Amino acid sequence: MMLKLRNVSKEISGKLILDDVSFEIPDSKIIGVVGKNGSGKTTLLKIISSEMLPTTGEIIVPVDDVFYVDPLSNFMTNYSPKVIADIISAYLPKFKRDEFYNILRDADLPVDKMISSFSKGQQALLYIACGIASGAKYILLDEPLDGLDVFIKDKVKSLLIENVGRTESTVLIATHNLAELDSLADSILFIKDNKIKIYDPVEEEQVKVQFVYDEDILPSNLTDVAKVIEKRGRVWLVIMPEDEIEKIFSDTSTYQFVEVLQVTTEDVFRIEFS
Ligand SMILES: Nc1ncnc2c1ncn2[C@@H]1O[C@H](COP(=O)(O)OP(=O)(O)OP(=O)(O)O)[C@@H](O)[C@H]1O
Repeated sequence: MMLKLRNVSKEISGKLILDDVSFEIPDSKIIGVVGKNGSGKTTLLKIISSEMLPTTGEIIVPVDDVFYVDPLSNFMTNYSPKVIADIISAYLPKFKRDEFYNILRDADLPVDKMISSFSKGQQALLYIACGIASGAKYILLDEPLDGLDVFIKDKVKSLLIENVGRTESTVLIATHNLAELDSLADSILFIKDNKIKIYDPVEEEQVKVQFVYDEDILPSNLTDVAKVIEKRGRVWLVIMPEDEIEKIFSDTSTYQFVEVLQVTTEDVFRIEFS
């Protein structure tokens, strides 16, 4: 069963956050949820997890198979990991205690100390461990990689990827940490102007091209297909379809130093929001 939102709108205190949004999330994927501050990322996760009701529209998701914990709530700090494991098991019976304790042991986190005594990074790791071990089909994480050092981040990323491969769970990660999504997410869900757009880097077949061009305005054969993301002096960076490169850049008297690079989530964000 696929996670579906049909014509979902959400107003909070008279303010429209999501406007008639419909989309489907394929199973067994890691999806980045990105957007500017206040665009509605957390609201979307809360609606999917049924913590919040939509104003109108329908969400098709097995409610008892969703992991979502608001990381800003005190829930995560007022108990020890052991108690947290008991609480999560009570509403998600598939919670995998062994896996949970293994992740904590690997990171030298005590299971019986108050979580409020953990550092910010240790709390972030605990939050992800809860999600990974939840056994839920849908794991919704809000800024999960915030505050983790590079080693823990790598470890957590591989745990998430491995977990999705093994259990066919689907992970939604709301984040501002766009660079992290490049090595993690299969697709990116952008929230912009109360609407949602899904970007799949593989399907788009777009690339980033860096070249040197002496004039201030690009020729129209290039601007017809390319979006400029940066111009530093004579060095331009554009995003364009891969299959147009040969035709346009074969003219080496016009452009110099043509280099083809991978499109990053940050590039797409810049284009979408600039
Ligand atoms: N309980 C609430 N009462 C009033 N307004 C709210 C409430 N919760 C959210 N909002 C408003 O809804 C909008 C979306 O908030 P949300 O937290 O979903 O955004 P976000 O994209 O997660 O933001 P950020 O990136 O800053 O975390 C914001 O304008 C916020 O002020």
